[in-house]
Amino acid sequence: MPVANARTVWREARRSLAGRRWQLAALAAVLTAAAAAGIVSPLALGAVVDGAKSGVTSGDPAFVWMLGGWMASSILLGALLGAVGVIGASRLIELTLADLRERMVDTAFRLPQARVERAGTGDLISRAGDDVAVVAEAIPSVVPALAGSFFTIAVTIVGMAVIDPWYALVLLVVVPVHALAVRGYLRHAPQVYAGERAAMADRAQHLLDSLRGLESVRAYGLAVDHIGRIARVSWAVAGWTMRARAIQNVFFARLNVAELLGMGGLLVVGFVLVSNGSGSIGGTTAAMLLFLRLFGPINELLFVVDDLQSALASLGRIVGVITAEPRSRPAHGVSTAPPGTVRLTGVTHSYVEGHDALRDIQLELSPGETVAVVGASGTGKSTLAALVAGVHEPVVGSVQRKGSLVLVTQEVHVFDATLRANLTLARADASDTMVLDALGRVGASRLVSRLAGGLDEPVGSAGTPLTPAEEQQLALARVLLADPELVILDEATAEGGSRDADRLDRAAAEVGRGRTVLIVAHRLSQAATADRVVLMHNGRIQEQGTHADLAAADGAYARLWKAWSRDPPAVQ
Ligand SMILES: Nc1ncnc2c1ncn2[C@@H]1O[C@H](COP(=O)(O)OP(=O)(O)OP(=O)(O)O)[C@@H](O)[C@H]1O
Repeated sequence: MPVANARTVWREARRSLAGRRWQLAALAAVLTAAAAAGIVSPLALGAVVDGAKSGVTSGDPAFVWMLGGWMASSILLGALLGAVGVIGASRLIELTLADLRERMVDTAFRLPQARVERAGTGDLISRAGDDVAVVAEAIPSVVPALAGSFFTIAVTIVGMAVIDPWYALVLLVVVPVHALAVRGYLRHAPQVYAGERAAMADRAQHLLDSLRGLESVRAYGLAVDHIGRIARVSWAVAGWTMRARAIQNVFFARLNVAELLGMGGLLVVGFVLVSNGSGSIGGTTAAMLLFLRLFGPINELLFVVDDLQSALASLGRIVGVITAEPRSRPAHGVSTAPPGTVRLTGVTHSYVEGHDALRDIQLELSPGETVAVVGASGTGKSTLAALVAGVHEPVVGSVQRKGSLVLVTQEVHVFDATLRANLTLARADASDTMVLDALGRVGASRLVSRLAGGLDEPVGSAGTPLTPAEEQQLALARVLLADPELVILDEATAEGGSRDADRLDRAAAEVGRGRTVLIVAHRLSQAATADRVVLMHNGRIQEQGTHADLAAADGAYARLWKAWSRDPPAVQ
């Protein structure tokens, strides 16, 4: 899975920010005003010092009161505007991040399965989990620092230049020292943070592998080996983290040197200016106070460079998914064909090099046609279904589809939610009447009465368990609600068991009415009712035609059919 560079992250963030330009401009105005309010106090204190020296303050208490009033109101105003600015900036950044996250999930769902498998599902989980968490954690520290510091630094430099350009010059001399410290840090930190993130992803992948295969690990006594592997990858994470901390410590030491130089420089300049009479003690005091005031924002900014780097490394991984090439949409060639048309041309597919699961498949499905795919185990039926569904891209040839499609496999996922939510996920605006009608049409009316809460009953692993047949009915009812033009049923009714098999077959037939159906047939009775039968052998189409024609001919299908008719439960 790719990792986006800073330019791409910036481009995608700007895309997510598009349409919020006015909010950005208003935010900049508020933050500039907040920063400007902040320089009133140092300037007023400088005036107090000069006033005390010249005796104005003792002779005119109203002057001191007036300065005090200015200071108090500027502090209050600055705090208010600062709070508004930080809240506004946090909101804007959270919205941008939410948009990026949604786009990441959207792209992740459209990525070819093979690509996700190649990258390791741990990588994707780590990006959607660890990286999103890193960015979310960084926001509370990064946003106020970024929002406040930039404007405070800019306004303070202007304020210092107003007192005396020499003070501003000292600041400008210190800035390169800071800049060098930051540059040195940025040169090494991103790789270290990226390494840390990658090591975390590797650890997540190893943990996931071991947990998923827990039973095999136990059965084969592999626990020690797996614990060793996890310890190794965990130490790799620890190693990267220690490198990151070492880089930070060097960085902070350099920042301290920059502060020392700045403070010393201002004192020297102030001393010279006051000595030669071109500056006042009050002016030097104000300049020193302004500089001291800067420590907070500058350090805050530099401290969060750390969090910022870490967040940017994570953002690069999030945006990397967004910019990953999604599955190409097979539209060409059938764009003028009616919805429900499927065309496979010269399709060859292999999971492992040198071993073709499918070879040179030519197949066309017309709208409304039901095609049953039969054949021995491992002959490529599921691969054919997966290619038509777009789960995999063919290695050679093209798969073209027109219209919407739903794939139903044997593995039905029941979400931890109500029965209604498990059905309306196929169609968000479905009314209860539509949901009940769909359940009725797949023969699952009894399911609603069986569950105490009816449609409101929680199902899934934390709720009331459903039988395998009920899960299949749920999947078929979802198809009715989604109302696609093309349905692919990959052994979708295989779980039923003999008692439920007929009911599920009838439900599958009901779901297929008026749609194009590709069914990987588990029982030859399903093939017998299809419009066309495709018999697979060693990844190729061995025979195809209507059931009646194939059964009457003296071919492989006829032999299968005869064997099955003699002993119906024995399938293929
Ligand atoms: N994810 C995979 N990785 C590697 N090889 C695979 C994968 N899926 C299927 N195969 C191989 O591809 C070939 C075709 O498998 P496929 O599952 O399409 O056959 P099938 O006819 O549907 O079998 P069954 O009826 O047992 O489901 C088999 O040799 C199988 O081992």
